[in-house]
Amino acid sequence: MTADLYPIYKLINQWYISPGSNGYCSSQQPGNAVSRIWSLTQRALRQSATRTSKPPGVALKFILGPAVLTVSARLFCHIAYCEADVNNNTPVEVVAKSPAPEFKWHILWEFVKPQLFALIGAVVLAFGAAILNIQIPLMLGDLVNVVARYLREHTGNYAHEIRGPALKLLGLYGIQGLLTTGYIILLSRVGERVAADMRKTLFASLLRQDVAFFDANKTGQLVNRLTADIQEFKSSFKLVISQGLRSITQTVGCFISLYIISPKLTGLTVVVLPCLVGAGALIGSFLRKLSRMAQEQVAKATGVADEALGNVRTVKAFAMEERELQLYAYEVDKSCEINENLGAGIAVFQGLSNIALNCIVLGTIFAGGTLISSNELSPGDLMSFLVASQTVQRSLASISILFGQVVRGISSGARVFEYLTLEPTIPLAGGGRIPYHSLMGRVDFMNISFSYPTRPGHQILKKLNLTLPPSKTVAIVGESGGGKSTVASLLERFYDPTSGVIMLDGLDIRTLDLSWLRGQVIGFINQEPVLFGSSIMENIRFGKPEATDAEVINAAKQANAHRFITGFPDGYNTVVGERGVTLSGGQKQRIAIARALIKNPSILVLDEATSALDAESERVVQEALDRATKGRTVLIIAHRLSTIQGADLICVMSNGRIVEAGTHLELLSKGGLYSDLIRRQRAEGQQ
Ligand SMILES: Nc1ncnc2c1ncn2[C@@H]1O[C@H](COP(=O)(O)OP(=O)(O)OP(=O)(O)O)[C@@H](O)[C@H]1O
Repeated sequence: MTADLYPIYKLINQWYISPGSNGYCSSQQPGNAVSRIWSLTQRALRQSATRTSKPPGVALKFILGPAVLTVSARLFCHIAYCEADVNNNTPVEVVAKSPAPEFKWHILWEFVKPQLFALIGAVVLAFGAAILNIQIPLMLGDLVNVVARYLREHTGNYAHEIRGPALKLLGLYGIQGLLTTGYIILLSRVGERVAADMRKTLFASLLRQDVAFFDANKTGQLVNRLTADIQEFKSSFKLVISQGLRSITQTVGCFISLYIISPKLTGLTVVVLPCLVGAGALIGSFLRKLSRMAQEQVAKATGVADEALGNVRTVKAFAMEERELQLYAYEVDKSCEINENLGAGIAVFQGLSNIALNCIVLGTIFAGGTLISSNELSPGDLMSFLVASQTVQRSLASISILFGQVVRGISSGARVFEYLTLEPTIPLAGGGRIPYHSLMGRVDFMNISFSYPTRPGHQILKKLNLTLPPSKTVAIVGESGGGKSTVASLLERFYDPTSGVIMLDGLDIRTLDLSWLRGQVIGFINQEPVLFGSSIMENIRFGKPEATDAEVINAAKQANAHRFITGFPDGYNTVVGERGVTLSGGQKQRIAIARALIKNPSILVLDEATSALDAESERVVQEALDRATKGRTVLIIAHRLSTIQGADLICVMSNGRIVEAGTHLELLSKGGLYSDLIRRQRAEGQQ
C-alpha cells in the first residue's frame, strides 16, 4: 500500500519542488524533500493503521500535513528566490535622467503583425495548459479519495481502483507537458523574431541619424538600447504572455474550484491569501530596490574596469595600474557590501514567508480536518483544496512579479521605440545627382552662419564666403578652434548651416542626394583616420564596396601604401586590429587615403591629414596626397606650412570669417594675419 502512495508524493514533489532548480532551492535536493515526506508518510500510515477507528481525515492529516508543509515551504522559497532572481538578472542602465519616452503600441503592433499566427498559437496553447493546470488538483483529489477509501475499508482491488484516476492524471500531465512545450517553442520564436526585427530596424534608424544626433547621445547609451533594452523588452513580452495568461487563468479557475470544493474554506483563504501576497509584494519591492542598487554598483565597477582596459596604453604610459586597481577594488567592495545586504534581505524574506505559509497550511489542514470530521469534506477534497490553493498562491505571486516586469518591459520598449521613429533632419537619400561627365566640382559657401546644435548660442561661422574653384586646391588656415574643420563638416553635410547656402556647381547641396554626395563626390581624410577591425583589403574597399581587387591595389599604389602592405606576411589580408591599432599612424593614414581615392572623388577634403605624423611619415603621406589631389577640387584644412605649399589659394580664417585670401607670397607680402601665423609657427619650431 505504501508503495502505491509513493508516486503521489513524487508527483507533488516534481510539480512543486523542481522549479527551484537554480539558486537557493537547488542547494536542497528535491530527493531530500521526497525522502523526508516519505518517511513522515510511512510513520503516519503506521500510526493510522493502529488507529483505524479514527476518521480517515485524521490519518490523511498526518499524511498530507507534513507533505504539504514541506512542499509549501519549498514553493514559497522558490517564489521568493525567483522574485529576487528576476530582479538580480535585470540589466540596469546607468544613464543620465531624461524625460521618459512614451510607449507606442502601434509600433509594437508593426513588429508583432508578421508573427501573429505563431503568437495566437502560443496564446491558445498557454491557455490550454493553464486550464489543464486547474484540473490537476481536482484529479489529485480523486486519486487521494481512492487511497483514503482503501485505508478506511481495506476492501476491493486497490491497484485496479487507483489505475483509472492515476492514468487520467498521467494523461493530463502528458498533455499539459506537450502544450507547455508547444507554447514555449512558439513564444520563443515570436520573441526572438520580434527582437531581431527590432534590433535591425533600430540599428538602421540609428545609422540614418545626423551627426548632430551622435553629438548629443553617448555611444554607450545607444548600444544599450540595441542590446539591454531590447533584451529586457523581449523577456517581458514573453513572460507577460506566458506567465501572465497562465497565472490569471489559473487564479480565476482555481478560485472557482476552491469555491466548489468548499465555500467555507475558500472564505478563510480569501481573507488570508491576499494579505500574505500583499506583504510578500511589499518586502519584494524593497528587495528589488536593493537589488537595483547592487546592479548599479556592479555597473559602476564594470565602468571603471572598462575604461582602464579600453585605455590600457594610457594607463601603462602613466604607470597608473596600481591606482586603477585601487579604484576598481573600491567599487567592487561597495558592490560586495550591497550584495551581502541583499542576501541577508532575501534570507529574512524567505524565513518569514516560510513561517507565514506554514501557518496558513496548518490552519487550512486544521479547518479542513474539522470539516472532514463533521463529514462536510472528503479527504480527496482537502487534498484538492490544498493543491488548488497552492496554485492560486503561486499564480498570485507570479502576477505580482509580473507587474514589475511589465513596467520594466514598457519602459525598455519605450526607449527602443523613441529612436525607431526618430527622423533625421538631413535625409540620407532623395534629391538630384549631377551626371559624372558634367560634374565640375566648384563649391561656393555663400553667407554661411553656423552654430552647433548642441551649443546653439555659440556662433562658429559668421556670414562666411568661400569659393573652391574646380580642380584647384584651396587651403584654410587660422587659429585653433576658429572653425576650419566646421567648414569641412558643412561641405560633407554633417550639419546644415543655420543660414546661407552651400552650392555645388551652382546647385544648393540640400537639393542633392546625400548618399551620392558623400559616397561618390567627396573624399574626406582627417587627422585621425579610423579603420575597422577587418583586413586591409576590406578597409580600402569600404570606400567602394563593389571595387575589384585590382582597383583596391591601384588605390593603395596611388596612396603610397602598396609597398608596406605587400611587406606584411598576409599582404592585403592582414587584419588591422581594433580601429587599426596594429598599424603605424602613417600606415593608417595611407590606407585612409586609398579608401578615399578608390571612389575617385571629384572633391577631396584633407583635414589636417598629416599633422599627427612624424617628419618621415609626413613626407611619404604628403607625396601620396600631392598625387591624389591632381585634377581634383581640394579643400585643405591646415596648420603646417608644408601642407599648404602646393595650394592655389590660401584663406585665413578669423572670428568665423575668411579675412585674407591669396597665394602664399601674396599673403606674406601683405604682412597681415597670415604673416603673423607663419612667424608664430616658425618661432614655435614648426615648419
Ligand atoms: N561637435 C561639436 N559640437 C559642438 N561644438 C563643436 C563641435 N565641434 C567643434 N565644436 C566647437 O566649434 C569650434 C570650432 O571648432 P573646429 O573644430 O571647427 O575648429 P578648428 O579651427 O578646426 O580647430 P583646430 O585647428 O584646433 O582643429 C570650437 O570652439 C569647438 O569647440
